[in-house]
Amino acid sequence: MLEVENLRKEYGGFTAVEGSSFSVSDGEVFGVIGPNGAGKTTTLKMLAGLIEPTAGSARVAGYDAQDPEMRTQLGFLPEESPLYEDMTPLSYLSFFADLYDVPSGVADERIHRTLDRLELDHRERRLGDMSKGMRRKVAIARSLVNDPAVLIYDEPASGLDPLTTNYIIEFTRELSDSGKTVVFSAHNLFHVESICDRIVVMNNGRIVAGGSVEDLREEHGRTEYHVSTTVEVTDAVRENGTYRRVVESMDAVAETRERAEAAGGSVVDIETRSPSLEDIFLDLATDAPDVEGRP
Ligand SMILES: Nc1ncnc2c1ncn2[C@@H]1O[C@H](COP(=O)(O)OP(=O)(O)OP(=O)(O)O)[C@@H](O)[C@H]1O
Repeated sequence: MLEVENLRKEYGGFTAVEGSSFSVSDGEVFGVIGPNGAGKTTTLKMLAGLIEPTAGSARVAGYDAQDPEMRTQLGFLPEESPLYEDMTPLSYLSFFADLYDVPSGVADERIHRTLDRLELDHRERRLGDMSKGMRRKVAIARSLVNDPAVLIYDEPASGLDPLTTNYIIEFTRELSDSGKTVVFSAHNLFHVESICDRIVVMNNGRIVAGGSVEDLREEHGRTEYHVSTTVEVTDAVRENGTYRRVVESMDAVAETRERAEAAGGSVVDIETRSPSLEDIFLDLATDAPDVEGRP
């Protein structure tokens, strides 16, 4: 559904994105994560055809991202979505449906159905008088007026309260369950981990890792074993009447057991701790090499 090959974007002498390649299959939820300035928004805007790549290509739903026809297949949610303050959700969404040539009967039904799903009740209220969460829901509804196959959402839930955030993240997952392909960026890695099928991690303009969260765990994460013993062993710290040693392999677990038994004690507990996406992200975000042309 999306094919990105060797995408690059330069601003003057500054390289914002370098050598990005990935593909997204039909119906996937695909996350783009990375620290501030990593190149996420630049990548999403190139996918949405809003900025032209300096090199490389992006194809969306069979079209080149720069082809105006591609827009019929796309719903884009920018990081900041200023709305026309004096319009109401209904007039605003009808206006956009009209721009996409959606017949008015179809548009009315679609808009109400989407606002029902988003639980947005105040449909005749001035947008300028609505809360941030309500306005974000209207922006999301706007991305759906043309019933697109692909949704590209830049930080869909940033700056919203936890309840609205959860709602929007769940809604994003539901969109994929109803057959849409979703690419989105987010800083909240818990959300990314909970709804994404696959992700790419960007840093300094480059993709530094990619795959499912499980793949990343296997490739980049270190599983830790917390071994508790009844007697003191090397590298252990005392904790609640036992001693705890943290190791990274089963061999080291076995060795800890031998040491404890040699000292007349035993192992009372072994706890396995898998790294969270956040742990992996922190490792990757600090290890990446700089791209030429970056300060
Ligand atoms: N129009 C522009 N002109 C010059 N530099 C730009 C422009 N747009 C983005 N950049 C730079 O490109 C880099 C990548 O920016 P981008 O907005 O893609 O990052 P991001 O990963 O989305 O960051 P954030 O998480 O803060 O939104 C940044 O250093 C940014 O300052």
